[in-house]
Amino acid sequence: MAAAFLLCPRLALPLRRGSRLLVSCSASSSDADAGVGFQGRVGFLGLGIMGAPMASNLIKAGCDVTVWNRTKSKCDPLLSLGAKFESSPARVASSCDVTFAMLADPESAAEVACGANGAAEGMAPGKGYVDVSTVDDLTSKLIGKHITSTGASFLEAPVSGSKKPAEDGLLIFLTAGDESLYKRVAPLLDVMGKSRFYLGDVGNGATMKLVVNMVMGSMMVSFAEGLLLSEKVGLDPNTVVEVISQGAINAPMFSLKGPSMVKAAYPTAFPLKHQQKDLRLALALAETVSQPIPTAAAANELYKVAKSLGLADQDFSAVIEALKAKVQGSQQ
Ligand SMILES: NC(=O)C1=CN([C@@H]2O[C@H](COP(=O)(O)OP(=O)(O)OC[C@H]3O[C@@H](n4cnc5c(N)ncnc54)[C@H](OP(=O)(O)O)[C@@H]3O)[C@@H](O)[C@H]2O)C=CC1
Ligand SMILES: O=CC(=O)O
Repeated sequence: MAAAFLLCPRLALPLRRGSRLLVSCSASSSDADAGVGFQGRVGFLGLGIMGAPMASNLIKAGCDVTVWNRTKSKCDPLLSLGAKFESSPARVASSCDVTFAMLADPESAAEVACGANGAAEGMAPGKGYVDVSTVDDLTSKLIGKHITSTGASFLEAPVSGSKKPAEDGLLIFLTAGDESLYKRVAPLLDVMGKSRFYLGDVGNGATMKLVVNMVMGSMMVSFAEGLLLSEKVGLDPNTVVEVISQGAINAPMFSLKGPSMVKAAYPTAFPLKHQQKDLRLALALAETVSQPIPTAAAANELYKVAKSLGLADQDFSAVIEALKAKVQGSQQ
């Protein structure tokens, strides 16, 4: 059957219907009543830098949201907005129709979904679990297996976009898994994001996210090298940021982070420890297909150095400090 191609007006992306790979996108989610298209109760597990604003946007859109977080105090701002609270992931899942999870890493995502009092214990036929954490494909498949063994549906939906896009409802969802759950939660994704991709089988969303973040992690290291080199040879790094912003290698990330990097300030939007986790997972992924990724491997080493310098919870742009430390080390 010939695939039908449509064009998303907002992103100018092809939409291919009638095949397993369906790439679709949504319009802006700024309407306050965008959540109305979803009937039912929504659970949200994990209220860190990303989870809190995502859940907050669902509440503001009029959704009936129940939250849980390991550190309970992080629930308080959401409860003030009208969220309900349950004392475990299992209780959230059993009281909600669809439950989202935004956890730190593969270990926490698996524990919250599959561990004692985990979400799987509260799942049942008719319910859905949407994991928006950045994990590897094997973890996602493991979580999917636990969830679907209860008769519930599973969708992985990691996001591209950081703290500000999460606050503004402008995330990019990279989804894969149960297509009917994808369609069911689309109105909710549209509250939290500006676009969504449906990529087929579980694992494809996770690997897409790792590929994107592998590129981002290497780009940041290259940018940091450029800023430090320019300073060393007597140029103003602020001018470098300006020059880059006007040319073909312009990226929002450089304009956003560059000025504070020049001032050695790293207000956390994307924690450095998570960027290093993503590079580690991308390296493991590349290993499975014997694909050399030497630039990403070198970048990963620098993020590891930055972690050893105590910068794990700073923004990932603090990787520049690892380069400064290397220079100082080589001068001694
Ligand atoms: N920040 C960003 O720019 C982006 C992040 N991501 C990804 O989203 C995910 C979340 O990121 P972010 O919000 O920044 O991270 P944070 O570190 O701010 O939040 C992590 C969340 O995971 C919870 N958590 C950690 N370990 C456990 C555990 N063992 N059991 C239960 N809960 C646990 C934390 O709970 P507690 O509060 O108790 O510590 C917190 O709710 C990560 O996978 C990250 O890679 C994706 C896109 C952008
Ligand atoms: O995962 C981080 C992001 O900015 O996207």
